[in-house]
Amino acid sequence: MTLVTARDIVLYRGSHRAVSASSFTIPEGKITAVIGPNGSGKTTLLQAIAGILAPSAGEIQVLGKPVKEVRQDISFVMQSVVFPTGTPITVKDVVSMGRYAQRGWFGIFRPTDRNAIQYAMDVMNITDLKNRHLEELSGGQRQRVYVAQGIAQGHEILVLDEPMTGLDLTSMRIIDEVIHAEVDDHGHSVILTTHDLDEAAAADHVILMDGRVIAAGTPDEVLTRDNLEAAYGLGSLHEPAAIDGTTVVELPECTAHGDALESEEHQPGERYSRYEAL
Ligand SMILES: Nc1ncnc2c1ncn2[C@@H]1O[C@H](COP(=O)(O)OP(=O)(O)OP(=O)(O)O)[C@@H](O)[C@H]1O
Repeated sequence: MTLVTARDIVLYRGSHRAVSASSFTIPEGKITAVIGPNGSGKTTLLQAIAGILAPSAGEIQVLGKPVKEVRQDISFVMQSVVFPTGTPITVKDVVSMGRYAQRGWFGIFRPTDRNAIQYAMDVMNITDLKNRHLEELSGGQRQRVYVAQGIAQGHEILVLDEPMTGLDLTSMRIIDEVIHAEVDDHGHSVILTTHDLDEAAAADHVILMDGRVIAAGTPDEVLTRDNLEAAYGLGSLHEPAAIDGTTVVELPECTAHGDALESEEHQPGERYSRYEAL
């Protein structure tokens, strides 16, 4: 089934038109990556999909209903969540907030709520940090806490704004595994923004933006040279070649999780990317 259907939506941030008329669909039960240069409208589009920002023209539906009717069923993890300095809030408090929508701020947590909070902390590998104050965490640890809050909500639609940006390999791997578990084990849908074209190539569905949706479809359909040059500008792509001393090779066949399969033709130190120098 189709998860999101957008018809000619126009999105404003204040008086600034951030997304010009765009139409696209997003499939249910898949990972969708939204990519595009800085300021191309990715966060704005996510906000519209999550029902936080209403289009000034056009229509957006989620599971066949106007988005405002289903926004309580969508977990939205923002790029950065700002708590005032000195707020005495622990990791567990932040993850627990993911259940407030179900229970209310002063509601009593039931075992299902406690299980969801514990599950989210376990999969994001932050249980050891649960009594630490948010201010005492590194940026990457904090990002894992915010994703955990989204997971704790337990909704079938998880919308993540740049969940991988600025993370080390371990944190990236943890989030990547959780995203795939959401889809493969729980049948949920994940929509995320990224600047990593390899991550987009490993998704099921891709939306490419540059002030509007330029292309939407499978990675093969969207991540073409023409589309990428249209979004990122002519000359931003290099031929696969030695750029900085390492050999760049064609993206090899990937596993379902986007891991490059072993190949005898590839030497240690080669980078597996088609998308250099973006
Ligand atoms: N609150 C705001 N008021 C006015 N304009 C805004 C506001 N927030 C964002 N914009 C503008 O809207 C456009 C789209 O911003 P958006 O944050 O959606 O881009 P993005 O693709 O997510 O960027 P990035 O990759 O840098 O996170 C940009 O030109 C930005 O300057």
